[in-house]
Amino acid sequence: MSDPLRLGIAGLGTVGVGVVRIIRQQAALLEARTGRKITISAVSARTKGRDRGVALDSYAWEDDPVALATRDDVDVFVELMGGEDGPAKDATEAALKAGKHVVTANKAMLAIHGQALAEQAEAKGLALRYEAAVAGGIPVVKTLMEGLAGNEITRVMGVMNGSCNYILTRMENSGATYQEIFAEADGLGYLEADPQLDVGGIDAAHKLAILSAIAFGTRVDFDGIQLEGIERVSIEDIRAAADMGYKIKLLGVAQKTGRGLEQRMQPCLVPDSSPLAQLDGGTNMVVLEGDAVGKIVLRGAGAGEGPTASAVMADICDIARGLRGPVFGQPAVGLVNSTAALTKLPAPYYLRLALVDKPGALAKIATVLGEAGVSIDRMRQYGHDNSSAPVLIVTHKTTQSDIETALAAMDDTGVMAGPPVALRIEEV
Ligand SMILES: NC(=O)C1=CN([C@@H]2O[C@H](COP(=O)(O)OP(=O)(O)OC[C@H]3O[C@@H](n4cnc5c(N)ncnc54)[C@H](OP(=O)(O)O)[C@@H]3O)[C@@H](O)[C@H]2O)C=CC1
Ligand SMILES: N[C@@H](CCO)C(=O)O
Repeated sequence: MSDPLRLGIAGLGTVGVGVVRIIRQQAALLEARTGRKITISAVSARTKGRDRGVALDSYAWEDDPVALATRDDVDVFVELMGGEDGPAKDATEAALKAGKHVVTANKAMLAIHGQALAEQAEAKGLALRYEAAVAGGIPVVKTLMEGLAGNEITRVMGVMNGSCNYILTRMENSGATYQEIFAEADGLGYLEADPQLDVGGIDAAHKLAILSAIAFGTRVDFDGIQLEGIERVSIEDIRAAADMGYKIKLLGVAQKTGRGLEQRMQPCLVPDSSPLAQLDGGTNMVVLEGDAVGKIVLRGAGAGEGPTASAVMADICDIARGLRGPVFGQPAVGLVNSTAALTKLPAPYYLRLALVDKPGALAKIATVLGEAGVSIDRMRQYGHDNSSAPVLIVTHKTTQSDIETALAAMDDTGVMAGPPVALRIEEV
């Protein structure tokens, strides 16, 4: 039997406590599966005395995560504090410098500093693992890096922020406004301490940036993601989209276009019949497309104590078994900068317009669309009892720039009774 694998865990919140619980409750199973005991030497959090519902007396305590990360009796530093910089980054760098493997759930840190940390880890032959950082309990990093290693990946797509999916599906089911459901989600503790990370799409974009690096062999490029959150999704759009056969999701897409890498995180319409449309509440879904395998759909809990700790444990078990491997699936020094696609692949668009109710108004809009090269697929005008006529249009595939040209020209027609809404329709 090999020596025990000794952990130092920094962060004893939702995920940290979950990891401690699994290690205590499943000690025999973990030992049987990895051939080693997995033990905790020391832990760290901000407040030492807090009752965390789990016994911590048998572990040494460190106030300073950096001191924890560099202890002689720690083989693996488990970073579960969070935050792009600060103690998480300082302690991770210190751990790698001291020759410790690192397991983290911190997507913000990896999306911004992943390349430098990967180079630091690989230069010393150390593991830096992060299964929990993307889509919580769903083993998507492992699937992409190992299970699909023989494929050229053509597209990565997914709903990767449970809080946003909760808000959008609650709006759909209740008919309540964004503001009302945002307040409800906040009250239930579903949102990050800084809710903008969720509703601004930033958290989901961190996850997409990581998957994109693995899928396309590029350096993590968070800044290259076209990013839009869910704040402007209105209940009117959710209702109108449903009427046209779609659901609205905060969808991340990374794909090769032939002229660069397209990466975007934005509210999109997906057809009612697609697996993504069936996703309710806080669940996550990732769709991976490979040239040999075709399409793989992974679905599961993207957050929460058990699911996230499950993913952290998968990484710890791999390290216990002696598995290392490059951080993003190929040596970090060989990863290239991605070339951002200047134009996105064409797609159908959903337009919701409020028109002044007078003769020729619709004809003017049809002309503007035609002149911009945008072809109408379907159109619906609703009955109305005031002077503004609600019109929905689904276009044939078109480019974003043609849609933007058409929207700009609509302003000059004199028939718009309010600002137009345009959302991309993603074919899944
Ligand atoms: N919660 C989830 O479902 C998921 C979380 N993640 C990621 O996992 C990580 C942890 O998240 P989560 O458990 O929810 O976070 P929590 O806020 O629940 O816990 C954070 C922990 O870190 C400790 N901490 C914060 N700052 C310091 C510091 N300076 N020194 C020592 N300890 C510190 C806190 O101490 P104290 O308790 O004393 O305040 C707390 O125990 C994050 O990177 C998050 O993005 C990823 C996927 C899902
Ligand atoms: N705020 C995140 C937590 C998990 O990363 C979410 O809602 O998905």
